[in-house]
Amino acid sequence: MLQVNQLNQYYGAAHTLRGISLSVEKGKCLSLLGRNGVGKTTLLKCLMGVLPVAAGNVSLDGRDITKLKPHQRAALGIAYVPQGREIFARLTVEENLLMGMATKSGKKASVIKGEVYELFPVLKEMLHRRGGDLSGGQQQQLAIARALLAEPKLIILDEPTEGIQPSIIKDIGRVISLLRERGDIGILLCEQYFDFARELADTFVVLSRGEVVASGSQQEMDDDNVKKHLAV
Ligand SMILES: Nc1ncnc2c1ncn2[C@@H]1O[C@H](COP(=O)(O)OP(=O)(O)OP(=O)(O)O)[C@@H](O)[C@H]1O
Repeated sequence: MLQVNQLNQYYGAAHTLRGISLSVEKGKCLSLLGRNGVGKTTLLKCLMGVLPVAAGNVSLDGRDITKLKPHQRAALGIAYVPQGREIFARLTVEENLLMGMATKSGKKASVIKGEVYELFPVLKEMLHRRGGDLSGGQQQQLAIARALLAEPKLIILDEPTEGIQPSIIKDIGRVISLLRERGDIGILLCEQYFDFARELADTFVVLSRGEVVASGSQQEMDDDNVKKHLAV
């Protein structure tokens, strides 16, 4: 579904991404691992079209999207949950969710809403609370829920466990597992939390200094080698 081929990106003279290739399949989770500053967020921004690429290409379901703008990629079915969540703090939970459904209407909207409330029951209880008053973990759930309401083909999650309490990390892991089991969505999970990323991965890619230093199926993962690339 998502193919990335020989992607290169620069911040000024700094060569931040060096020949990155990877693919995410429908119904599968790719875990993208690497310590702070190796270029994970930069790569995700390039995939979403927030940053331009210097060379290489990105395609979705065989269509070259390298030059498309973020809103065009969103319309084609890519949803991005950025690091730090970026929910609307002054809007209620319900209003935040409505933002995710801007393109849906009527019956369809209520069906999708029902599915998302099933995945995140806590949000249903907090519909009228302001986003900014939720805990960090609840905000992360809200950001993922909002992304899912757009019914994406591919969801990109940038470090969803960062700064989140263990019980909510478990809830988020359960949701990602359920999405995998559903089989109709590709998941690109960017993480530094090894156990979480390993458990959910069908495939993995490890970045170090802007380059892919290890990749393969979950069964092929050499835990010690990957952890070495995550240790500070
Ligand atoms: N806007 C920018 N201008 C210049 N350099 C940047 C910019 N954003 C990031 N960088 C640099 O690019 C490199 C990769 O950063 P990036 O944020 O992609 O890393 P990361 O792996 O996502 O780390 P983190 O988990 O801390 O976000 C880092 O050296 C960072 O300092």
